[in-house]
Amino acid sequence: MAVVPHGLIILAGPAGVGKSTLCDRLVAEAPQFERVVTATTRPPRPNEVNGRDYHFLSEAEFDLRQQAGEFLEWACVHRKYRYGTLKSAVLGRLPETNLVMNIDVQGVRSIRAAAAQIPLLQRCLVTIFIAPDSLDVLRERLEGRGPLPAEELARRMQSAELELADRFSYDYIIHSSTKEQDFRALLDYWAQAQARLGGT
Ligand SMILES: Nc1ncnc2c1ncn2[C@@H]1O[C@H](COP(=O)(O)OP(=O)(O)OP(=O)(O)O)[C@@H](O)[C@H]1O
Repeated sequence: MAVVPHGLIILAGPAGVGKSTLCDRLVAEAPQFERVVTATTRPPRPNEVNGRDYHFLSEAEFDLRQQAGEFLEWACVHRKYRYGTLKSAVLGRLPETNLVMNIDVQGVRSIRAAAAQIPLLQRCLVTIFIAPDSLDVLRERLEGRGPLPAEELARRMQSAELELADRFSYDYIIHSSTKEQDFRALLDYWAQAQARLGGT
């Protein structure tokens, strides 16, 4: 029987659209999926475990690994902490398991650029954009998670419009509906992607 190579699903889309919800459910219900463990200079919270929740790096370690070209992508969030995806966190796990991660559209662009130089990554990459039905629906989901300062909400909504413009560069688009339908769409797209990964 032919062995289908593992895949890396990248879920992207505007803040609040439902990326984490889908990612969490995929990892919980599809045992052959692991979440990519990303790196951060943010200090661990009391319940967080190094290597499970994040690879917690000091500023100096992050610098060194950045200079050594060990990141697929990285970004500084709110000019405070750096977050990034180490090549080893993806390429080291792909021989064992399928991977899923959620990331912003800028991160996807960086990963695509890195994948152009890394044939294994290029072969296994499956990009899925989650698009809200409308900007009003997105606003409702953002507000539904808890109070958000008006300025922050406006900033996220403005970014969302720019991010949505990227959606046609993705392998698949999930037009977000109910949580259940979004998850079904994700599984359908994964089945299609697997056929492609397996070369059938
Ligand atoms: N299909 C859906 N229908 C209705 N509500 C949803 C749906 N998917 C997710 N939600 C809700 O919308 C809110 C935002 O979802 P989630 O945190 O998964 O978004 P996200 O894209 O990961 O956001 P961020 O980029 O900020 O991390 C949550 O309250 C979640 O329960």
